[in-house]
Amino acid sequence: MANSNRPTTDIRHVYRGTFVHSTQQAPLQILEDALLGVDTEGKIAFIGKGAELDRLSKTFGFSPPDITQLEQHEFFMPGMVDTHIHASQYSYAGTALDMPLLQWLNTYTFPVESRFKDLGFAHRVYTQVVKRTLRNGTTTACYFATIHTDASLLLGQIANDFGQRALVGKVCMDRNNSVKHYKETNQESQEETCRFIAELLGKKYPLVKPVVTPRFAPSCTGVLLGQLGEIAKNNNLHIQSHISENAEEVKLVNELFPESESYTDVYHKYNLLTDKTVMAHGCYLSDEELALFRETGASLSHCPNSNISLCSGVLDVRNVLKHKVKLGLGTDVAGGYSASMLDAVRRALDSSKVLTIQDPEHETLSFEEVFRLATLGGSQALSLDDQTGNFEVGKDFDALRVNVAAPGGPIDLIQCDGPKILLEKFLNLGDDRNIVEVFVAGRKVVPFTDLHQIAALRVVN
Ligand SMILES: Nc1nc2[nH]cnc2c(=O)[nH]1
Ligand SMILES: [Zn+2]
Repeated sequence: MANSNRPTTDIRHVYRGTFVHSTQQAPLQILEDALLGVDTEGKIAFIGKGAELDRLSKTFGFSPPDITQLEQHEFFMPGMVDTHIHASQYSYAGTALDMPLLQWLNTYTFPVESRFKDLGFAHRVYTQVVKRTLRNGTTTACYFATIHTDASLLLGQIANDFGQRALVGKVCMDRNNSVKHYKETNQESQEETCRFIAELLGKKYPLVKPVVTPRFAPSCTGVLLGQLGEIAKNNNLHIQSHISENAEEVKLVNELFPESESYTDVYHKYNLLTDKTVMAHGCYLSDEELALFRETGASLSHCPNSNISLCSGVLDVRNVLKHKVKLGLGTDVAGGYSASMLDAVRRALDSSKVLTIQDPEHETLSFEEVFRLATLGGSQALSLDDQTGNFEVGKDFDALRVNVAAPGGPIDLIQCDGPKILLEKFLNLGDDRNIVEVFVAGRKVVPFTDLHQIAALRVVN
């Protein structure tokens, strides 16, 4: 288990205790009394057994008193990856869930998103959503902002200030017949996307990157989709959008793009399906469409709270996994009412059980499998698994220190349970009171420090 290569950088921290994570081979691997070292760049330098302390301390040059020992009922797990969240919809999360998708967009979403022209409003909402998600264990978030370039750049700045790993998308839409003031011309969308990318990359934030973001096919002309495919290709960028979320939407796409064989084919035609693409939902994808996802390396974000809240559909995750399509979980705030990835875990399990109720032959997802989706699966879906997702040597230390018995927390421990039961309890019953520390790239980002608060108060520009 220990890595015996000679270290290239100095060790900054060593932790000892229980570590739980997923690997390609196993949805849950439990390492009890393990030692994990983080180097000065925030990367995992070694992970070994407590019994190997002498050898590891000599090899990596740390002394035993420097070790941080976890308490009883504590463990480290990888930080969670929210593969799909609308930062701009956070202000009305928990409300407005009384309509299906297309009416919901026109009635609630577009009027709220159009307010992000106001940078003061954007600053308030974006600060709150970054803080809330970090506190709840989202170390990586793939964000939709709005069509406004400067507010989208501000979201990137705030994620950077608080130390969250993030993909940030300025939304593109040159078609909107319902809320006419909330759209761009084709030229604006293209030019502002290029400005957004250039300015965000120019900031050289170590953990924040731009993602090309056509809202979804009904909001974009074919011309714009083609231009965005080109921009992503020329700059080797991530791409995100929505696909096959709701039956009415699928029908609309067939009408708007009659030359395409399927919804997936629309995006494929415009070079928007790559191994750096993540598409939210996919409830109504055919097996042929899933095969195209697999072929292109594009991934899906499963957003079960949103799918239920907007009565959109139920994704058959087992079928997606059978097709070997990369898959992560998303909160899809505010179609999903909770910004917590723990909620996404629970709703994913519930949705899988609903499928089993409907068809007893359906193989229900286990909590271990859903744990993997929330961590390693998400990092793979975002093609960030070389950097985050589990505790492999060489990856960044993105981690949650969980205390299942946190004082004043939501969990009562009655008997002496092992780490697997503790993880299951945390996933089903836990909340931010159990997440006592959050690390991103080795840096402690929760609890917030004064530095974070000062950054948050920074005047825009
Ligand atoms: N859930 C959801 N689906 C969408 N499809 C297009 N835009 C949206 C959005 O904002 N939320
Ligand atoms: Zn969405």
